[in-house]
Amino acid sequence: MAAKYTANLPQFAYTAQQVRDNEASAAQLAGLNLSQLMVRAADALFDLFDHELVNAEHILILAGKGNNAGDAYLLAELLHRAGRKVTIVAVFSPSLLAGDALRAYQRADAAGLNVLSELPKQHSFDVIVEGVFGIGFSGKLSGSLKSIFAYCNKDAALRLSIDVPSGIEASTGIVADGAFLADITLTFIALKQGMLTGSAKQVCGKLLFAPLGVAEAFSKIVNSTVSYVSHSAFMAMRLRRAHDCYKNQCGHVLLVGGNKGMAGAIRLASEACLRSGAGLVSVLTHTDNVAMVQQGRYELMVHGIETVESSREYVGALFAKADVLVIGPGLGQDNWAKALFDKSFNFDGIVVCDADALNLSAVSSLRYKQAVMTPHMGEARRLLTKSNTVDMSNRFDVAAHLQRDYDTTVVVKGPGSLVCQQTRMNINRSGSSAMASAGMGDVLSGIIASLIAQGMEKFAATSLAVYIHGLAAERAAVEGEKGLLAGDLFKHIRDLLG
Ligand SMILES: NC(=O)C1=CN([C@@H]2O[C@H](COP(=O)(O)OP(=O)(O)OC[C@H]3O[C@@H](n4cnc5c(N)ncnc54)[C@H](O)[C@@H]3O)[C@@H](O)[C@H]2O)[C@@H](O)CC1
Ligand SMILES: [K+]
Repeated sequence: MAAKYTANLPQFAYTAQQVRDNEASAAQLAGLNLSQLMVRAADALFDLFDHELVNAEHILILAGKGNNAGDAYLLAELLHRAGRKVTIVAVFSPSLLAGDALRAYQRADAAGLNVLSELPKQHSFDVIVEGVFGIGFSGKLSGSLKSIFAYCNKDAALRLSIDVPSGIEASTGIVADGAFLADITLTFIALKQGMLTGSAKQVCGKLLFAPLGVAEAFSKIVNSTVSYVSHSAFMAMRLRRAHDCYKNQCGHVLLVGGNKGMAGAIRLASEACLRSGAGLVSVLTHTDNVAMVQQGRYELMVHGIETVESSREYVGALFAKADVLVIGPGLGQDNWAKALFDKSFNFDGIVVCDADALNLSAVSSLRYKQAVMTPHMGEARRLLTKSNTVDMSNRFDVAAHLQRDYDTTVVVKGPGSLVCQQTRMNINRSGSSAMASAGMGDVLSGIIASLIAQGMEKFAATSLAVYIHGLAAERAAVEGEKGLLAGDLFKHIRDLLG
């Protein structure tokens, strides 16, 4: 029989509020009620034990005081009835339980399970299941919970979280100090956006999904603003190239940057651009860097200028030939940089604004007609000087504020990944905000420009770029490439693009 959960995650994600507000209607639409959903949640968890945790002999279950605890008590009963050795600890008094969660506790009690009020002194567990908080959590963890979780986080047992690891705010991805660090999280009904990005992503461990028979109904009645680019969606969006196409049909990107002594970033961005398929890649850099940028990458067309003033027509001609402009990698902020930055507002097409061009944007009143901004959190903070109410630990908020303040598409770089928050499909002065993966920002700006130049759906270009970059970075990290260099990313990007 097919498992009741899957590692194939859905393409959309939601806030905890959306889940709370709509799960009853979705259940009704699917001919179910909330009590049945809790039973199904426990069944899916039990199924995970049946399929992947067959050898777990002694299982510790932690239960809280809300419906997440209800799932935990029902699972405890199922495991106990199946003959597994279960120790269950109520980290909040069962007298706080109500409704379905209370009934679940009563069932566990009636099945003969002895519910403890603290961790047993002598024990060794194969699996620790945490059903303390789910989508209802916000704020901080108490000292006693922190010490329970610290104990679990050090234990050699496999850690499984029910729906959301305790300590993660499911909508924002803010992780409370002392959170339970899951190896596996089985989440129900809908992906919660906060679990997909920032440090929350790592806290969740391997994310599995159980639709409980209502996911489809839920996605029909609730609109998502956050898309999750799964592998199959990525493959479907991939550009198919005609065998007889030639370079002029595959987009022309011009990358501007690389001030005196700063050849590296512009070279990385340019190479990423070539490697992700742009037909023609030109570089406009400082005269001193031409040889360095060109070296070993003869596909690049590298142009050097001493000053913008002395090369206005030359720069204008380069701009006229390109479909997409990248500005910022290694640009600096001196007069050479500022003149090029000012000039970039004359570009008639989409501008990918990165690195020092973002820092210059933060102090400029000029706005691009069509742009993708790719700040990391430090750059985002500088860009948001006027919106001092933004909570910088909430990456979704940061992206949404930047998008509004600069009226442009925003890709916030940083840990976690693969999420794209899109408000409208049109990149032009509205666009999307996305969360990208760790490091190598110059590589990301090159990929984004390349995909846009190749004429993919504009919103897809952003999420695809984030996906490729994020997955490549993750793969490289998983494969132990801790000191991640661009070369490692390039290898993975080639794999992913096929
Ligand atoms: N509603 C339903 O029908 C279903 C709910 N399900 C489960 O129910 C969960 C949601 O249940 P609840 O809405 O009861 O929420 P939770 O079980 O996440 O717990 C919420 C409780 O924790 C408290 N709390 C929040 N932050 C706290 C903090 N920092 N310190 C101390 N206490 C804190 C709240 O005041 C509330 O009492 C889901 O995550 C899922 O696991 C599933 O059974 C599927 C069906
Ligand atoms: K949990």
